[in-house]
Amino acid sequence: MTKFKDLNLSAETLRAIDKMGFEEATPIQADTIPLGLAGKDIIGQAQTGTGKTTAFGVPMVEKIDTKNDSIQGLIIAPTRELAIQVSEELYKIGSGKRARVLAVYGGQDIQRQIRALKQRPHIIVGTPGRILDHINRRTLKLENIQTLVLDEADEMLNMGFIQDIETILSNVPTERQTLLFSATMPGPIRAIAERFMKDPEMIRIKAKEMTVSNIDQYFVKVQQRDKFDILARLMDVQTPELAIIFGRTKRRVDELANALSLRGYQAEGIHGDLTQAKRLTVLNRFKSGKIDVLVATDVAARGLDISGVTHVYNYDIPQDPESYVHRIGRTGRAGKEGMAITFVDPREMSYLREVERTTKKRMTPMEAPTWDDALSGQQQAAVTELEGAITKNELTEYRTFAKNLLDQYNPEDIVAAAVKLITKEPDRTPVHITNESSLPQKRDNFRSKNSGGGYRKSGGGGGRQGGGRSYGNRDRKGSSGGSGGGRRKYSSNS
Ligand SMILES: Nc1ncnc2c1ncn2[C@@H]1O[C@H](COP(=O)(O)OP(=O)(O)OP(=O)(O)O)[C@@H](O)[C@H]1O
Ligand SMILES: [Mg+2]
Repeated sequence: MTKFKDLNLSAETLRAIDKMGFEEATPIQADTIPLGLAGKDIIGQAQTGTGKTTAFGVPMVEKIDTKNDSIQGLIIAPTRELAIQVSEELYKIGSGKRARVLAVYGGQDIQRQIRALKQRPHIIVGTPGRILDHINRRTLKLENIQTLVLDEADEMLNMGFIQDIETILSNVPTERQTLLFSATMPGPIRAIAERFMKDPEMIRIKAKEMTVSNIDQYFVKVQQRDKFDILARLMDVQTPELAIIFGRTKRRVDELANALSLRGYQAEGIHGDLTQAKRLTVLNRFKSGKIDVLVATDVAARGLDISGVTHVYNYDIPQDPESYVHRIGRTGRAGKEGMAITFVDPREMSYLREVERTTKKRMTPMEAPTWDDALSGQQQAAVTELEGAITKNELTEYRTFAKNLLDQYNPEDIVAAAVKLITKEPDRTPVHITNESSLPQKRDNFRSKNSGGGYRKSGGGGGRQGGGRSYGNRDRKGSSGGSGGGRRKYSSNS
């Protein structure tokens, strides 16, 4: 186990890391930081939620000369929310040294960004389009960049940002250090990386599977028309603390968020057609627990680090295995437990098998819960809530009522009535969800439709694991566990 204090960091940066609550470096951090400090170009691959941001953030911050007012570090990320999150993390790491960090992304007033750029930031974190925009307006000067990071590089390739990135790179000195990170590294990204990079070191945290072992992975075979009711029942059974539901299209996300709200869940949707302000509000409401279900397209699949996400539901199976890896990686972060449930239309089983081949991990089949299962889930949740109130013991004002009731009725009847009243019966309000056609049938098992050049891995397969159902009831909100404060210890999995 490597501690940060053994990594030859400056006292300022160590202090900042200490303030973040980190003591032990995660494996990707332990491997990346020394090589990064030595100035090497690095391709870093490690599972979701294992601290890649700090892995590239620390060497970048360490190299910043805060007496120099020019931009010395540039980080490119595929989505706006991720750019903001990464800038926040870099700000924390750089707080000891007082490094100035600025996020620039689309959808935010460009004049405001131009004013902020005049405040002489040392590090810029941005999305490709907006960075390019600033380059063209000559409001972003990159000639003193020493360290460049491409976070989620493979996604930027998928999204067709390659041309933008090449243009950005042509504005950055060739004498620079380049770091490239993701949980997935399909073949072509490596080929492209070689073009951008000098003799890169490949750091790959070895793991048996591509997904972290602390995420329990299930799939449910379900027909399109039954998906929504089954989703609602699953949530009633599992009572997730915070859940993300991924849908395939924007329409689907809107419809699901509406339908869930109709049924009484605190749910909102996020996708690329919303204004940036709306996207940020929804995300912040989710982070602060004002809503507990986030319905999203793949715009929220990459890199987002929201603590306390216990469940990820794939309402639609993703088209490619990489997307699956990142989606489910929104739970089970930094050693926490998580559960991922993927709906699969029987005609889409070949996609599921392809995901399994890529991740080298089998999903456990789960049976769709019935309405009665949902009811028992909610009853159990009511009991948990009751127990929470008993433990909390703020009951003084209620004791007289209790005594009076006990004088008149049988104790079992009283408690049963209480549980009944607290139980939120599964709702049957009719909702409308437009059927999406299932993914095209695959003839070729080795390549998915949008693989853009067939870089998907293939491998063993066959055979299904034993069935059985397993719903994993989780504690409800309110029993707030005492996890606050103190150091966070990273317990590595595998
Ligand atoms: N050394 C550490 N000790 C404890 N927690 C850590 C450590 N490093 C990072 N973390 C925490 O782990 C979580 C995940 O980190 P991060 O977002 O960097 O993961 P990632 O590897 O980039 O994941 P993804 O592939 O999804 O982008 C964050 O909440 C971060 O604060
Ligand atoms: Mg990340």
